[in-house]
Amino acid sequence: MPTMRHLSPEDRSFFALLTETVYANPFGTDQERLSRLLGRAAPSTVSQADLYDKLMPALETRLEALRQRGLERLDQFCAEDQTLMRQVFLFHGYQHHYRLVDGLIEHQRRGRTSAADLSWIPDLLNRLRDYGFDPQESRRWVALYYQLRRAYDFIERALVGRSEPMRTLRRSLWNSAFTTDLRSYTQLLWGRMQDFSTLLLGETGTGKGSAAAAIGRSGAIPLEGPGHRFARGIEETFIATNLSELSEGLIESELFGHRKGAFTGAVDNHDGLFARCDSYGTLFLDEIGDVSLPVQTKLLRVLQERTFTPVGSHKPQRFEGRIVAATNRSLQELMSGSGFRRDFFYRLSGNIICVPTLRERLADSPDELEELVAALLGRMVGEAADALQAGIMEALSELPANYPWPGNVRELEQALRRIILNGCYVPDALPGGHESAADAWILSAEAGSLDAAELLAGYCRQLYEKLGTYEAVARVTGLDRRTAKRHIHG
Ligand SMILES: Nc1ncnc2c1ncn2[C@@H]1O[C@H](COP(=O)(O)OP(=O)(O)OP(=O)(O)O)[C@@H](O)[C@H]1O
Repeated sequence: MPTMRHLSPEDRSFFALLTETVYANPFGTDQERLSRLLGRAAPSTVSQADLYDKLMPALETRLEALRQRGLERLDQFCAEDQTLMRQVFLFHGYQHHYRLVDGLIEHQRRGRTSAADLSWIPDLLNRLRDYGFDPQESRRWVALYYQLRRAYDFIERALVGRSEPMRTLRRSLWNSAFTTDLRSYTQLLWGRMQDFSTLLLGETGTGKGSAAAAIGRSGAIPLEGPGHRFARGIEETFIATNLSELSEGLIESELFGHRKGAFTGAVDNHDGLFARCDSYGTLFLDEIGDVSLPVQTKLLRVLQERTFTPVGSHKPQRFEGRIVAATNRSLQELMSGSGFRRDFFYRLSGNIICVPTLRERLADSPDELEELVAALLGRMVGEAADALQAGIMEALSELPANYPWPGNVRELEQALRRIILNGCYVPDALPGGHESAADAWILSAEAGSLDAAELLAGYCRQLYEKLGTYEAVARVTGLDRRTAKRHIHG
């Protein structure tokens, strides 16, 4: 009967609200829709997706009622309801299988050598087929489920902190993988995000590397072959390099590769990072603010034309991957054009994400310190973390109120190590910011209480504050960039 093929207005509005909610950015601030679906105020969590399981009983009830009416496949719905029901069935399949997808991600993350359990993939494909999805299309949805779970893993779990600045960061990272609308992303942009570069800005130690990894590990990876395997594992999708650690002579060869005989020591052909990063990969260029103008020109060419030429070759090669770059130089510095090409900046800055400082995070949510300490300790000492936590928090409470954490999360990691070893943490930089740290260093130097290493480290830090790049510090001191950086960050 034709009327059977329509959703009731009530079902239609429930499903519309459901899909608008679950296809939006899960780190969004719109709790209102979720509360309406839950029938009560939605509790606050790191991500709204934490609550999607709670929507399942109401969804199951409605789908069961439709089944009773003989409606359980897409082609049994009228055309105007099919788009909506497609999204509903996809969400239903996803909620039933995401834990199995998580199992695969955990397996890959731990680098286990045993074969991963992939038996859920044919099950899921069968379920989608039963809903009436075409087999080719179903493979794409399974790949999208894998992608969504990787994104949750790296955006939600790997980045600790519930403060508003961290929520904003997560929202931006999610958008850089999926845009603001997951539905149009899946239709139009899935597998086509390679030309969307991202520039991460933030002080040293804020976690730009983790943010870059979250973007890099959240890209589209198709399902391939009759054995239903994903084309790449997690480890293969993200290639990171710190440009300030590559000497000027090596940087081009590292990035673009070289041909045999291109220079003394080039005894073989060598693939650079751009060649190794394929269309499923992301190349992370850390400390982009430190590269020389000639290298910037070459990188600009890769961004514009998506080609690069290995040293000693005349044959351009195509770059298939995506670029994420990061710098701890400020936006003003980059835009002022001193040492940084404007056209390069504009080509990189299509998507700028600012990674918040630890002091911004703690100003918004002081409890974030405890959460971070627990996570960092867990990484450092495993199960012993619980026993150490209280003592560490007590030692940290000795710090002045509003201590500014100039070295951000990296400094906090260092503080934890020092507290474990010495029972207390005395910051190298005094509270009050860089000026008082500089004052303290000058006073100590005048008092003759610094050894040679402290003298050099302090001098490098002063220069870095003034000049802004490791390269400039290296030029003035006659050290190489890597050594200068080591002195600056200790
Ligand atoms: N939100 C966070 N949750 C957990 N760990 C974090 C977080 N932010 C930073 N970290 C940790 O802090 C350390 C420093 O982070 P990272 O190296 O990514 O900083 P960065 O901003 O890239 O610094 P730099 O500009 O000096 O390279 C790392 O060990 C990282 O895992």
